[in-house]
Parts: sequence; C-alpha cells; structure tokens
Amino acid sequence: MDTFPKAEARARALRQELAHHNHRYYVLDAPEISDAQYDTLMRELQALEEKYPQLATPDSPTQRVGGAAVEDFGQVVHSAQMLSLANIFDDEGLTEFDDRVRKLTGLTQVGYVCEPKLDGLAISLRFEDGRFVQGATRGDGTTGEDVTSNLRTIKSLPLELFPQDGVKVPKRLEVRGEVFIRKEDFRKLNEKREEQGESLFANPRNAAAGSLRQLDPKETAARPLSVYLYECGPSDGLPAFKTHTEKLEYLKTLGLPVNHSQPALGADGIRQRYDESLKGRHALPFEVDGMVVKVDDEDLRRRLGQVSKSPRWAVAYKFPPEEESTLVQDIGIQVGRTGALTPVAHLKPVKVGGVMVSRATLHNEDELRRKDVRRGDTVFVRRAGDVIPEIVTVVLSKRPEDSQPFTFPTHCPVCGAVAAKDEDGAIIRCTGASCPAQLVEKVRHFASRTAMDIEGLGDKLATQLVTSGQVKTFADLFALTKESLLKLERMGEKSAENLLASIAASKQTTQRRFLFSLGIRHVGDSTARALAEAFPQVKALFTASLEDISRVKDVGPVMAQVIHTFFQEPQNQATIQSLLDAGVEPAPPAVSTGGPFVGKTVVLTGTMVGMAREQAKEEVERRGGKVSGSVSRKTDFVVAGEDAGSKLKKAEELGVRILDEQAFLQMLEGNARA
Ligand SMILES: NC(=O)c1ccc[n+]([C@@H]2O[C@H](COP(=O)([O-])OP(=O)(O)OC[C@H]3O[C@@H](n4cnc5c(N)ncnc54)[C@H](O)[C@@H]3O)[C@@H](O)[C@H]2O)c1
Ligand SMILES: [Zn+2]
Repeated sequence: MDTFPKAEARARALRQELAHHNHRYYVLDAPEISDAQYDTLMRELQALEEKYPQLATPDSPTQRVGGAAVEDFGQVVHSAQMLSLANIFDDEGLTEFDDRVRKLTGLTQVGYVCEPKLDGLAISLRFEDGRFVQGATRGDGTTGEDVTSNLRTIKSLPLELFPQDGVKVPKRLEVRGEVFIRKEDFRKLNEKREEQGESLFANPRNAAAGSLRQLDPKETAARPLSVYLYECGPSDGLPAFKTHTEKLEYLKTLGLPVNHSQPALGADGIRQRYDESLKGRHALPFEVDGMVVKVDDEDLRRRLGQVSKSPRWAVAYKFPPEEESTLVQDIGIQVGRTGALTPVAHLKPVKVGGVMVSRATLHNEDELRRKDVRRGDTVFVRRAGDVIPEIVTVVLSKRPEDSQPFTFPTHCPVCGAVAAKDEDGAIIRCTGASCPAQLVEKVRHFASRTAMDIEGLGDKLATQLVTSGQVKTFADLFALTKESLLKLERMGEKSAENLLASIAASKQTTQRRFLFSLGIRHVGDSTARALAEAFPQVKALFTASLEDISRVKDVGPVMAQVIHTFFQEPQNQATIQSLLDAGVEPAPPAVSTGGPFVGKTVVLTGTMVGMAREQAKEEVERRGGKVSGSVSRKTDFVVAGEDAGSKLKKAEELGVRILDEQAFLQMLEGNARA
C-alpha cells in the first residue's frame, strides 16, 4: 500500500529524475531514455499528484513546459505563452478527451481537425510588415531562445511574405510551428557525422533540435532543416478566423509552409483518422510521433481555455513508440549460411514498434566498431515498420567505467576454423569447409553440375540431409545408405536409388571439378582449372607456400591468400582426406608428354566456325603448346580460319606450316583428353 511518506519520497525522486531528463533532452539534445520511458515516469508522477494533491508543487515537471532557455542565446519573451500538449495513448484516453470537450461545450458532437504530430521542436516566428524579424524556441513556454539567424538559413522559410492577390500583408504576424528534419536528410546527416567521427543523433527530433540550437548559424546552415507552421500567436491586421482550418488556409495565402490538417467529426472521425495516419506513418518523408487532435472552432477554443501547461481544446494522440532504450547484455557472433560472422547484440528485452525485441544485428565488424557498441552499454533501439531492429546510438553518458571495446573473434565460434576477411573488407567469414553453419549451402554447391555433378541433390535435399544430421561433412554423402535416405520426408525408393547411383558415379571426377566443389571462396571454374594444372595432386596444396600459389595463372594476391588459408586449415585437410578415403578419385588434368602440340608455337588467325579463339588457345595450351600473337620463323603452325589476312600471308612467305580449321580439329582430336 502507498503511504503518504512513501509517495512523497517517490514523487521527489521522480521530479529529480524528470528534471535530469528534461535537461538532457531540451538543453543538451542528447536524451538518455526513450520518449516512452520518459512518458511512463511522467505518468507515474501525475498519478501520485492526483492522489495526493498536496504533493503538486507549481514547479513540478507536470506543471511546466519544456526546459529553460540556454543563456548563450539571446532571450525572447513570448507575447503569449507557448504551451505543450496533453498526451493520450489509447482509445480510452480519446473517449475521455472527447467526453470532456463535449461536457464543457455542451455539444453532442464536436468538429475536430487532425494533424501529423511532427517530431521536431516548436518555434515562434514574428513577421513585421511582411518581413521575418525574429524567431525563438519555446524554452520554458514563457521565455525562449533567440534563434533568428539560424532560422534564416532554413530554405523553405520565406524571409518575406508574398501574399496571393487581394490578400493584405498583416502589420504584425506571429506564427508558430515546428522545425524538423526529414528522414532522408537525417540519415545523410548522421552518415556525415559518422565519417567525421562525431557522435550520432539518436533520432530526427534531436537532430533537428541540436541543429537549430547552434551558436554558429553557419553550422545550422549546413544542416538540412525544414519547417511547418500550424498556429498563429498574437498578431495585428489579421482577418477574424472562425475556424482553425480557415486560419491555415490564410497562412498558405501568405506563402508560408503549413502543416497538413484534416477534418474529423467526433470521436469516431478521430478514430478513423488515427488508423489512417498510423498506417501511413512510414510513407511520410518525416518522422511523426503521433497525431494532434484540435477543436476546429476558434470560439469553442476560447471557451475551453487551458490548464497549467496545455490547452483543453487539443491533445496529442501518441503512436506506439518505435524507439526504445535498453541494455546490451551481451554481444554474440552468428554464423550465416555463407559463413559470414555477424555480430548480434543481445538486449534486455524491450517492446519496440509493438513487438518484444531482444536482439539487434550489428551487421559486421566495421559497423560494430563505428558504433562502438559494448557489453553493458545503454543503447537506443529502433524498429520502424517491418524493418529489423537496429541499434541507432550508444548513450555514452551511461557507459560503465570499466567498459571494454568488443574484440572480434579470430575463429569461427561454431566450428573453430580461422575466420578471414572478405576481399571487400567488410565481411569476416569462417574458412571451414565443414562448418555446420554453412553446410547446407556448401553441400548444394558440392553436388552442383559444374562441381561433383550429383544429380538430384539440390537445395531442398541438401537442407534435409544436413538438418537430419546425416551429412556433417562432404564425405558423409558417400556413406549414405538407402535405409537412411528413406527416413527423409517424401523420399521414395526410386529417388533414393537414383541418388545413390549418382553419388557413386560422381567419385570418378577430375581434379578441376574436385577443387571447384570444395567451395573455396572466389575459386570459380576457371581458377579451379588453373589450380588443377599447377597442382595435379590435391594434397600437394596442403604444403604449398603462398608464393607457390601466387604463381598460378590468374591467381591474384587476395585469392592466393584465400586459397592458402583454406588448405592450411586442418579441418579442410581432414575433409579432403576423408573424401579420398571414401573413394573419390580426382583425375589429374591430361599432361601431354607427346602429341603434335608439345613445345610448339602456334598462331591463331581468322575466324573459326566451330570454336572460339579463347577456347582454341586453351586447347593448344592444354596440349603443351604455346599460342603467340605474331608470325615469325619460330612459329611452328599457323591456324587459319575464315578471312585470315596478313598473318596468313606472312606464314606463306616464311614457309610456316598452315592448318585450316578442319586439320586443326583433327590434330586436336588425335590428342584429345580433357
Ligand atoms: N527522452 C527524454 O528524455 C525526454 C525528455 C523530455 C521530453 N521528452 C518527450 O517530449 C515530450 C514532452 O515534450 P513537449 O512538452 O514538447 O510535448 P509534446 O512533444 O508531447 O507535444 C507538444 C509539442 O508538439 C509539437 N507539435 C508537433 N506537431 C504539432 C501540431 N500539428 N500542432 C501542434 N503542436 C505540434 C509542438 O512542438 C508542441 O510543442 C514527452 O512526452 C516526451 O515524449 C523526452
Ligand atoms: Zn565455422
């Protein structure tokens, strides 16, 4: 049970806590907790003050607007107070609001307007004789900060009013609205800050506030801010508006950027608008944290008046939060199907965007390092729409003193093989050929047509074999039995027999196919061929040095490193050994010790009908010949296709032996082992 002394102590603690968060939010633009968490604290204090009215002090955060104006800026005393809005969070709150309005006005149905609640910061602008003369932040509602020079840098804000035909420029106009930053601009701004090693903004609202409240207007000019206006303050020379809608129309005729506003009749009309705007929330180019509901009729507004810090005629109907702060309990490494090691933050579970979130990906090592997320950190987590949750920023002010940067593992946490960086430098991958985390993908590749060519072993079967535990390494494929295969779902006798036959047939393979099937990163078919030629025996690669491998045709330094690491890995050596033990016989490429091309220099000219130039070259080289680009006395044969020109002529002059396509093919076939 609540007792008064306990409630009093709690209220004092809450006030202190809220004051701290107000300072971080309004003055420093660097909150430590999410808006939803702040709202929860606020509601707890409000409930206590309602229960024990003697606890409500005039300086309680429940009674006051925003935070104090920072003195570094000039101060502006508002000609009429700038208020906050009361919040509602659910349908019950909406019904209460509408009931109260109807009771106070005596109406059975009230006309409202609904507007996006822009998530930025409130400002007040003054135009005199059509010229923009002063702009201020809300501050504590009574006194704001003079940010005139900064506001001048906002491109969408006219510095001079240009009314449409027939509309008179008011003598003095005060307008109120919201400065905000578009999502796209926010993303770019944070990217730029990241590049420059500056701290990131937790969300667009803090980015907008931080950008507008710069002491140097040049800084503000570099930040892409926008502004929408939604209210008039005390002015001189304005028409008398009957409704809010009329007022907004008028502001538009003056050339001012005005917030969207839509009519809604009664609570049901509001409900419909709320559903629509909740659905349309992500399609908007700017962040909204709710919908503002306002009584449309200006006269009714005057009758309803205000309570301590908010008008009675309006309310902010908040959306479910998409951003929360929480604790990083641990950072783990996930190994994906392609072997990529992905850091994942394990979070203290928190509800974001309507679902419980306990994990957030950190994408890769670079991202982790850039954001410098550590165990024990408090972070802001976002989940907008269906997007996967992500960590936006770390709350540095809450980082534990003994915190250590996360060190990325050098070995795969699943199988223990060395983890190596991709050539593009972003992704770190496990190099283990039998790493269970990557096995499905690897088995599928192993069996594919250009690899071991095991017919019938596609993605689906590979998944079944791996998840059923029948295949833990490639070699297990050769130990499969009909009996074990029949245990798999939807596997019939016939398909099992066919599969076993095609597995058995695959044992007679070539060194090229075998090397390709191992799934070494970057080793495609042609690299496999070059490797096979240089290393006809696979086990020679276990002891090959990096230099040996670099000498292979078309193998660059990055690839050489990958290949070297692969064959050094004991796990991979074991896999290869067990494949050989299972009876796989990779035939070395045919090395020609005899035949018409050994040691001969060949020149190819003209167009051949049955074979591309590249292929003809390979065929000659495979038979121990050399292909040269020009004809000389050292040339042994010239192969002349159709339309052969000067090279053919030269060969004739020099008396070099000339082959037409037909003769060339016959010579190839005479020594035609692939
Ligand atoms: N995370 C934190 O630490 C922390 C600290 C303090 C405040 N806050 C957040 O700020 C809120 C309180 O701030 P507040 O007093 O500015 O109230 P508010 O932001 O909930 O609502 C009032 C404000 O809404 C804005 N607004 C946007 N669109 C509008 C429209 N179409 N018509 C009228 N006004 C519109 C105006 O700036 C107005 O001042 C809290 O509920 C919380 O969400 C968070
Ligand atoms: Zn692994």
